Amino acid sequence: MEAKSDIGIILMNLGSPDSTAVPDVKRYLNEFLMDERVIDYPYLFRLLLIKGIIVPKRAPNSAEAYKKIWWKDGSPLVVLTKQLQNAVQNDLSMPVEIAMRYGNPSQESAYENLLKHNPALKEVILLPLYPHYAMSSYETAVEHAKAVYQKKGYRFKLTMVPPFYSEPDYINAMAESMRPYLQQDYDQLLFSYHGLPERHMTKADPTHKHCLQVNDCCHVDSPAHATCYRHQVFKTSELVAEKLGIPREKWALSFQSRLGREEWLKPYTALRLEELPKEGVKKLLIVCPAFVSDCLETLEEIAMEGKKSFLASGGDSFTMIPCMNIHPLWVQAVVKWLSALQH
Ligand SMILES: C=CC1=C(C)c2cc3[nH]c(cc4nc(cc5[nH]c(cc1n2)c(C)c5CCC(=O)O)C(CCC(=O)O)=C4C)c(C)c3C=C
Ligand SMILES: [Fe+2]
Ligand SMILES: [Fe+2]
Repeated sequence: MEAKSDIGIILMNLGSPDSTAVPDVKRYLNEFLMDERVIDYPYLFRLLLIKGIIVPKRAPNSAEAYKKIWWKDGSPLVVLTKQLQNAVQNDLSMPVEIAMRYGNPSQESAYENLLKHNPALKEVILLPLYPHYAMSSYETAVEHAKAVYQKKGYRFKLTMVPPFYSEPDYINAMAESMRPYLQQDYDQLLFSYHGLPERHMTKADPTHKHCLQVNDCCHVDSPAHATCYRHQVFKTSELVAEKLGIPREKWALSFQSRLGREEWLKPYTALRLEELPKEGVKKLLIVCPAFVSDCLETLEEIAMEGKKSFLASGGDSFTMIPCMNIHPLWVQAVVKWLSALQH
């Protein structure tokens, strides 16, 4: 690594509690769910709902779920993001730090570490590790990074990498990381994406007249697609399936991790896992392309709970395809994008 690069990199992910202890999980959930881009209710109502009802009820259950997947070095999401940092750093002459939107390591610490490396830093490139745009993922990550940047009055330039849901290098890395699993006999490949309240889709539509208002909106061209999560996840699935030569009738798409009583994007993964065996899908492959690193939502919700539910509903085999994590083609893709931005 060069002694003093003018440019520094921050890989940004969602974050996890510091430990599986209930007070740590509570702290994390409070920070996460009090984010107005995640639960977008008026402040006082949100405060009462989150701190008074949701977090006290959810934290002990979440802590149990985290205990089932926790590694000796910590949360899989944070450990895997650090592994990605190291792998990218090996091939890049610019210093690479990581930051979590909630919890640790914080955005502040990432900026400060880059400045320690070079106090005359000219630019920071931030790569939010979310392939798709959502107010509750990509948007809150970049807005938080900007808010900390402004509060600290930093002089360096801050550049954001846009969502990469259809970038050929991401599609290729996804497809190649999945390919070995497709050698086995299967009835269906299910792309399961993190869900969103439907309301978030209409809210993110800058035209105010496209998302969920036009028939088959996600397949009708519109400037709204730049911020339309559902359009973007359809696109990722279509491109990956095409690259792998999977016929349309052999793959499907659903949305997981619903929280609360509102209508979220459908179909719901949890429901589909119960219905699929009854529809003749006995051998299932499942992949979660909204996450580049394995986390609670893949390791516990899908690989443990989802599997249990599918098999109990009459399924014969359930294979979870891991996230890209530090797949060489994914590392190569990140290095390529960041190197290109250097010039
Ligand atoms: C209204 C609630 C939530 C929205 C909207 C939401 C969107 C969203 N989340 C991710 C990525 C991840 N979410 C993770 C965990 C998680 N998500 C929510 C709620 C919403 N997410 C909660 C309460 C939790 C915590 C765990 C729990 O109690 O169930 C994770 C995993 C974190 C980990 O530590 O492993 C990720 C990753 C995206 C990409 C997204 C919008 C598209
Ligand atoms: Fe989430
Ligand atoms: Fe749409």
